[in-house]
Amino acid sequence: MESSLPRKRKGARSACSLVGSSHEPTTVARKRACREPKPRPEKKKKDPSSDDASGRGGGGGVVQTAPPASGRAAPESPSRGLKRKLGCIESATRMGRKKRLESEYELGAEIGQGKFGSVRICRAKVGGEEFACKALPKNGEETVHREVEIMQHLSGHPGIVTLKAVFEDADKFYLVMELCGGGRLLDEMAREGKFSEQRAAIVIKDLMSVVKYCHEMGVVHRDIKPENILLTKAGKIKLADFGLAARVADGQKLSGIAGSPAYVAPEVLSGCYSEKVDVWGAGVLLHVLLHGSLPFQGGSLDAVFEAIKTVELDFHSGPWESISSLARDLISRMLNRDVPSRITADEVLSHPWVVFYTECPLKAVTANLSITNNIVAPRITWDRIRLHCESISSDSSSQRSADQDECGIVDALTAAITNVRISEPKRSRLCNPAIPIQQECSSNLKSNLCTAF
Ligand SMILES: Nc1ncnc2c1ncn2[C@@H]1O[C@H](COP(=O)(O)OP(=O)(O)OP(=O)(O)O)[C@@H](O)[C@H]1O
Repeated sequence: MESSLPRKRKGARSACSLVGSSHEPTTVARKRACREPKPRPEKKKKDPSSDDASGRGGGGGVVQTAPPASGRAAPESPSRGLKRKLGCIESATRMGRKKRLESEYELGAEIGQGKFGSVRICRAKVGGEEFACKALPKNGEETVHREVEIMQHLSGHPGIVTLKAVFEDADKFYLVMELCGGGRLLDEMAREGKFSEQRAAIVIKDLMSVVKYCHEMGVVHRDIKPENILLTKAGKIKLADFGLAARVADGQKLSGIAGSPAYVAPEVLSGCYSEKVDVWGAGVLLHVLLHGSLPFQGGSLDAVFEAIKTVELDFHSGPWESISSLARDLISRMLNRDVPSRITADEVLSHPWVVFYTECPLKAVTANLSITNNIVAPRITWDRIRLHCESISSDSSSQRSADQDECGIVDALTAAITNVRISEPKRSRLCNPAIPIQQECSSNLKSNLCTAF
């Protein structure tokens, strides 16, 4: 497969990511859909002016959301569209005023390196607040356009990196963003190795809350991986890098290969997919967090893709023996190749493992919980686990020992694995991409894949 991949166009971003057709239009609105999308009502944003999807966003501080994923192309050139969007972020960035980045911000040290430019700290000249400034070349203009639109569309969620302003000079666009001073999740993983179940559950809960929000807002990120999950100084996660993100209407399918090899969902390789690809990517991440290695590996791209499509994960040996059954249950649901049966972002959030580690009292989870398959557990439902957790939280006068609490919860959790109520799989949607899918790949894709961890 690798040899058939055309090289990525100059200026397109994310070299370790797979991107669809180089001639792909600016927004997902013009992507090939596998079937006609149902119209999606535009979500109300906090800023009432943000509902203006009319394209007349250039004046009066109107914040432009991304164009509706209606299947219709905007009648203007990407360049004009981008200028209008840039003007909408904040009045100071309007193209007509020709304000330069340097007039408002002082550029500082480099804090990150993207594939097509660097990210540097920048400090506001007025007030001294620090931000991150990402420089993107102008010959990737369409991609920048989409990234800006989607970041605006999603802005306001605490788990999303906020876009503050956009500037341009002759060669580049500069995206001034909220600074995430805690670095990347990937670096934390490299420093610390495997995460405890509790810590992994907190990461997954925070991540899936953001992913759920993106999906509700009609955005598929398409590149969920630890490089794109940033941390604040306080350790909270922020989802970044919307360069591959796409907007979808309800029920609309995407085509065109996009993502990062080790994290890409099998249906992406088949060329027709939905927002569930983000759940798969997060499932790969959870596997790495708990097990310490990527689930699907290979010495070449072909081998990795083959593994993604065919390898049956063995959750019963090696490091899995000391990982709870519930964690394994969740990973297997997130890495389910049957897309309609794959758990949704919302369902991940209510999975017993996530709820247990993130909502139950700390005292019950800090001990060495070892959930094995051998425990003969009573048949109890997830509702009862919830009640159990709540009773421990509220019953401060309880005379039960901590040991009894933990034992009860372990039993309950073990039992729950067979009782988890995940919604019934939806009927498989017809998926019939009419046009062959092109795939782009940068020259260093392979090396990035091999050095991912
Ligand atoms: N808001 C931010 N705060 C702090 N650091 C950031 C921020 N945005 C980006 N970075 C740093 O810059 C790096 C590159 O950023 P980003 O992923 O957005 O660029 P990119 O060109 O899209 O890269 P790629 O597509 O290869 O992931 C990040 O991995 C991170 O280390």
